[in-house]
Amino acid sequence: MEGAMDAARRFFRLDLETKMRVRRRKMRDECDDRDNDDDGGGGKGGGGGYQAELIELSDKLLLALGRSLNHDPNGPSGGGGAAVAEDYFVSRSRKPMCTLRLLHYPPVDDCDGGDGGASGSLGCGAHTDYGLFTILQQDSIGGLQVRNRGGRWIDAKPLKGSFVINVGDMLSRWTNSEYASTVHRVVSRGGDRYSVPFFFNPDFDAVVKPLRKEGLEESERGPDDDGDGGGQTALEILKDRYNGTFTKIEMKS
Ligand SMILES: O=C(O)CCC(=O)C(=O)O
Ligand SMILES: [Fe+2]
Repeated sequence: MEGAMDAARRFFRLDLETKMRVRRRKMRDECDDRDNDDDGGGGKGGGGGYQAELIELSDKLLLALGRSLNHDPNGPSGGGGAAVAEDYFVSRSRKPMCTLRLLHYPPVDDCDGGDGGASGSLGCGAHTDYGLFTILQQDSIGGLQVRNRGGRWIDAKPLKGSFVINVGDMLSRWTNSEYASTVHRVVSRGGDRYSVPFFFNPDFDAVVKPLRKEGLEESERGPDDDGDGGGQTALEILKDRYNGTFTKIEMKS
């Protein structure tokens, strides 16, 4: 964990020209670091090795997700439909699309817009992430807040050696909101802040459609046969979201 954060600090100290030379991966590129122990492009311990560990952790989360939806959906806590196979998400995330991002929030002089940090001092506005889930490492500065169901902003205080896991819109859509997207933001606390989010998405051709609603027998389907002839693939969903974001930015400028 420390290695990735150090890599972020080192990267942002580089001059602009060097930073601009770093190419972004294409959206459809798969994370191929499952067995990769080298340090990738991010410096010692900062890139590939860290990402390989995050993919391992993601596999555990995917299994836990499948297990959590494996109970009878027609029971007291279910929403109808069929139980989800334990390996439902694992089997659709064998060549996942993921992005490891290094973020730097420079200090903001005016830390408080007079409203306790609700405006004028945001490091990152309120949003939900697009993908399945995000594994986020933050430094000790703080400022990350999560909105609870009552609409209150709760500080996600940095805890050494821990991650924050945010549910993304794709997981929310896939689970028919049993897992609701995490609305979050970053309020500037006035100092340099670094964070390392890892955005995890399933295979590009995984079909994403609300589960446990249609009464489809999960056990009767193979991993690539969602049996509905519809739904959107993970790649299509991500492309739509990215296109929507860039259209909005163009219209504003
Ligand atoms: O920097 C953080 O703690 C959060 C970053 C974030 O929410 C994002 O990049 O989507
Ligand atoms: Fe986010």
